[in-house]
Amino acid sequence: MRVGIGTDVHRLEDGVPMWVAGLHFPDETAGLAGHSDGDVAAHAACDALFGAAGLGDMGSNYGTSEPEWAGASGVAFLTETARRVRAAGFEIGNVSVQIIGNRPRFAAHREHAQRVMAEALGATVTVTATTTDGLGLTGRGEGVAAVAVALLH
Ligand SMILES: Nc1ccn([C@@H]2O[C@H](COP(=O)(O)O)[C@@H](O)[C@H]2O)c(=O)n1
Ligand SMILES: C[C@@]1(CO)OP(=O)(O)OP(=O)(O)OC[C@H]1O
Repeated sequence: MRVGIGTDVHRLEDGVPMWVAGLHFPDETAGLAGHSDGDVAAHAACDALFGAAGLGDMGSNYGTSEPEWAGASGVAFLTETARRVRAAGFEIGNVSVQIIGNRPRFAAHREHAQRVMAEALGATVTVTATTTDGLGLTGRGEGVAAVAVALLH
């Protein structure tokens, strides 16, 4: 068995659609800026999977110079990452992701996000969320972060 860890942070920007953990939050006035849709939870999960497999990381697999990944969804990255990890000979045990930020409030969306991410990966995904009690870049509302671990066998 092999484990991997992934972390991602994206900046909050007014007028950008908010996508996190494969879900769109249409009521949010600010979203996550990035080359892709900025889905920190999906990106952290992909980095955890790549790290566990020894296949590099998000940046080495999906460079920002590659136009096909411009605006790409978290689900697209999860689907392709699972394909690459399996092609390297691994099975995905499970992935656990924690979103760190004030918004979106996530509790009511947990089950839906877990389903969407699990379907993309073909493996169990669990999602938790926490604030940082108003401290740091997430507490000040400058961005949203996520941390993930993945187990492969
Ligand atoms: N974006 C978030 C952040 C937190 N939650 C839920 O609130 C609980 C308490 O958060 P603390 O930061 O005070 O520990 C947390 O356990 C989550 O259930 C959330 O839904 N969305
Ligand atoms: C996803 C990629 C590629 O589109 O770019 P971003 O959306 O900016 O995301 P980030 O987590 O900063 O970097 C990883 C890149 O591979």
